[in-house]
Amino acid sequence: MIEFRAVTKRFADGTLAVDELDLIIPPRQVTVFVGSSGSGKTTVLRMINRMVDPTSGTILIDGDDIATREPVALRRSIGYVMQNSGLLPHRTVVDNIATVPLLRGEKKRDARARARELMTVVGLDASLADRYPAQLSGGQQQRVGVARGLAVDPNILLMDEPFGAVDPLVRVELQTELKRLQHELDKTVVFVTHDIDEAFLLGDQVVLFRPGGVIAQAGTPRELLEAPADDFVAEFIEAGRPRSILR
Ligand SMILES: Nc1ncnc2c1ncn2[C@@H]1O[C@H](COP(=O)(O)OP(=O)(O)OP(=O)(O)O)[C@@H](O)[C@H]1O
Repeated sequence: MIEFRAVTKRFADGTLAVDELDLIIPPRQVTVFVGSSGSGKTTVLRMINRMVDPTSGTILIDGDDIATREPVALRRSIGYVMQNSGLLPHRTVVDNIATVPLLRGEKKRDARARARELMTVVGLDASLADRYPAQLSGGQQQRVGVARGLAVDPNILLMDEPFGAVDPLVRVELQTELKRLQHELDKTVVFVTHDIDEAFLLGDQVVLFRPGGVIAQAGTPRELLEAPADDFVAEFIEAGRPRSILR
């Protein structure tokens, strides 16, 4: 379980990105952060692996205050998947997937063997192992990014708009694949998106942020749909409905 207790983040220039956040992220479920641009989703996500440290408040993972954990070691124990995959252009697919295990000192042969296994897990053909990122489609690159996030066998997988840059059909394919993966791998997934439909599709828990890093509502998709906490929530959901319904 990940727990935020009264967590605030104010950046050096005075921007208040997250304001007194209290939140529980249950284990082995998908929690989706959704909200408009600048509402603090990425900042909250990055505080979980100490890429960003809070100004005040406490974050606990399984009851332990992460402020006491060494940031680099913590970061390497948590999977992280970002938009545009963040792959290293001069490394092959297997070596990209094996990046963190190699940094942690695993033997090259073992790390590569595991990377090849992970390619199968995320639905990548083994023949792509020795290609470079530029030789892959956008959807394939994102799958490599997911495999890399899983390479240290983390309990927690953070995903920051991982499917934001691919076309809509590939996006649906990747979303379906993530649901299958989650079912198989049983990780705690924290997923950031702008897209309320994606949030409802993937989230066991959906956390809707309003501007200023404050939670508008957290609950199951059904709770948000059936009992929106206020007009902001209702309007955010309404605005995100597929345009096709209106036509
Ligand atoms: N390093 C930084 N220094 C100053 N302000 C920052 C920094 N990083 C983020 N911010 C600000 O903090 C606020 C929250 O940003 P954040 O990236 O967490 O929002 P977001 O909801 O993830 O947005 P998006 O959906 O556009 O990625 C914004 O106002 C942003 O400009």
